[in-house]
Amino acid sequence: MAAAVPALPVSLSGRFKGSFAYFTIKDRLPQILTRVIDTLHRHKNEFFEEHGEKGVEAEKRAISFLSKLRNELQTDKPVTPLEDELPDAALWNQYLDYQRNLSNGNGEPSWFQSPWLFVECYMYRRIHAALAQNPPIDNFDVFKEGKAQNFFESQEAVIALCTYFQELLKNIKDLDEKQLKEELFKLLQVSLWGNKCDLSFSAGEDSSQKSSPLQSLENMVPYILVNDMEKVWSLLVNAKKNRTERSNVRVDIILDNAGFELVSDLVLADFLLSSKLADEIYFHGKSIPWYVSDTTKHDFNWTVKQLQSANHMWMSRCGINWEGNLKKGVWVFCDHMFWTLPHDFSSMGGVAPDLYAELQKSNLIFFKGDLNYRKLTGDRKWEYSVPFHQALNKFHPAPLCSLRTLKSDTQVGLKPGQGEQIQASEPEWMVSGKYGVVQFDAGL
Ligand SMILES: O=P(O)(O)OC[C@H]1O[C@](O)(CO)[C@@H](O)[C@@H]1O
Ligand SMILES: [Mn+2]
Repeated sequence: MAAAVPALPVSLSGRFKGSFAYFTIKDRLPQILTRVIDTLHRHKNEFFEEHGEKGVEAEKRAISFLSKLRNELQTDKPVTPLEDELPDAALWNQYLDYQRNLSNGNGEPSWFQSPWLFVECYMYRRIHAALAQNPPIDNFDVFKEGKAQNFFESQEAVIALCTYFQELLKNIKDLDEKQLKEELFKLLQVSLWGNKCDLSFSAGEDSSQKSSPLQSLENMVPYILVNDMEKVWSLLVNAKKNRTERSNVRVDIILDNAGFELVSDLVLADFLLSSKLADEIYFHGKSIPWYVSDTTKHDFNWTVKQLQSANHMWMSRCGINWEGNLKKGVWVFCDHMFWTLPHDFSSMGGVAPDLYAELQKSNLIFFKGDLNYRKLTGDRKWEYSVPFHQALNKFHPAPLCSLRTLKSDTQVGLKPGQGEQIQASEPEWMVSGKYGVVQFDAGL
């Protein structure tokens, strides 16, 4: 007889009073909406100058749509179907129907009763609709300023990282395997801790990288709760050894935040190419503004341009090389609608088979950040010691590795007792961003 498939644990949700999801929906999401409304107010003159009265009218409509949204959220109203005609609207509305069926007559899906992942994604999709439905301000990214500010405030850290990296490139050809491995580990950790710098977590407050990103790495090792860097190294070294002329080694990076985190990911990607551990890198970003600081195509190109034109030799050297990689096609930026749907990744094969097939071509996929981790593991109340492979719930396009600092209360793959032990002395350990994981799954 086949072994019974264990039922999935419940989804995190605002219905659990006092949970992190509850506080996020109650406090942080309305704060984010208020900031978005303020941002639109502040740009009123600009809209007028660019588009005349039409711009101001569009701004007013967007603000009233957003105020209504904030009210629906705060009073736990049912989640309503999307009424716009954007390309993903039908998929969203199907997903809402699916949530209705799940709630099994226990009332309509609503902000505090439904899964947190669903309603939080839904809020960002409605913010997008507020702008997209209101030309001529339909291309305005309400989060752009914050992302740019985060980048500029991290300037010193960016300089330190670019300088370190350009020095490393000078003699990268002479490094033996042991040294290459050490450098990979450093840059993996910089990219991991770069994930502290997101803006939705701090509801848009400053969260830039102020100090040198390389200095304190060693002191932070004890905070890496699952550390699979050796496995990442073995995979890459073996892929390189087995590589033939026709089989390129391909690494994919599912990006998270713009600003310092993106720069740390680009440096990691450059290292993988320059060390010949990989031949091509595919970056995956968001096709609409998302979770305040996530990277869109515009942010990606803007960042490369900023580095290129920086008034610092090593920064601009990085930018010039990266532009070259994009032109040569050894770096590819992609976006896909799936990344901004509410589905967790176990449904990718069904909902976005084209994306799943694309990821299957990869030798190794990095998933950056907390939201990607939530989507990898379905955003559920897992026991801490459940194996990562099990929580992935059949999502195995290729070997994958999550680089994530803990900013939401879900975690798997810990040693028995490990989570409970930290919990006893640090009740905030799962949401403070102080801990991280480099968590690998080999796939099949
Ligand atoms: O940018 P990241 O690392 O995905 O984090 C996004 C943040 O937004 C949240 O969804 C909070 O609302 C958390 O999961 C996390 O703190
Ligand atoms: Mn993010």
